[in-house]
Amino acid sequence: MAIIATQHLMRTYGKGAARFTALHDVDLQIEAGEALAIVGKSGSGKSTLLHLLALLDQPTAGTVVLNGQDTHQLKTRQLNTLRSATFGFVFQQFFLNSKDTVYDNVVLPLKIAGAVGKARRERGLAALREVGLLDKAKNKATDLSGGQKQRVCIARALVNRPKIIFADEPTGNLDSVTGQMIEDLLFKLNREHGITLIIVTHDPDLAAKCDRQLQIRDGQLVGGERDKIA
Ligand SMILES: Nc1ncnc2c1ncn2[C@@H]1O[C@H](COP(=O)(O)OP(=O)(O)OP(=O)(O)O)[C@@H](O)[C@H]1O
Repeated sequence: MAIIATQHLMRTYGKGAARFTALHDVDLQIEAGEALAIVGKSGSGKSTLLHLLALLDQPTAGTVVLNGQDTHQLKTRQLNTLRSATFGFVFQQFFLNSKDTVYDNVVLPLKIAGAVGKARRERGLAALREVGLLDKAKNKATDLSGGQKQRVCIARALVNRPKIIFADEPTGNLDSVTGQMIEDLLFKLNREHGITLIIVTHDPDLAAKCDRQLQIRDGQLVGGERDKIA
């Protein structure tokens, strides 16, 4: 069974004459454990699709089915719970609280989910160990290199043991060597923990490393889906 499927997914922005359809009637299926790249030109609808798949935004029409559950009917609070239990997020802009320590940034999703005490501490430290940053736990998040900041974001994405990591241009702010490290880390999590990766990227090399590429043009999927080994 697909971990995510969409049915007739559509998103418009604006009203009246300014109404613009950013995504038309998208049907897709993503298998558990897949590494999927979403590619396409600027403005083609990649981020719109990612936000809908990640339940961060509501479609104008159509639905996202997550693990067989139609999310269309869910209330905001149910969506929030489902999102925090199932997804991790890694964005180009990091979104770290610069005044807080690395550790506090990483355990934030656990605090929100209500985990306390020893469980929170153990999982936070395990996530930091996974990304090789245990020794930076007490540093301020601002006192890190770009690659280290992105590793903190990956640790924060991991801390709730997600089934899916959504990554929006995860290497966009990094030099190529550092970007490579971040890619390796994401693919390691995919391989070793079976975490499904859904990555929006402009980088053809990163896209080619995924199992599959979904190409979007003007809000529509192009030519179905290209397999890596075709
Ligand atoms: N909040 C919004 N209001 C109006 N139009 C929007 C809004 N968000 C996105 N759009 C439009 O929808 C289209 C798709 O935008 P989207 O951000 O999904 O593209 P993208 O492929 O992710 O682009 P990029 O690669 O530049 O990030 C664009 O034409 C954009 O201008």
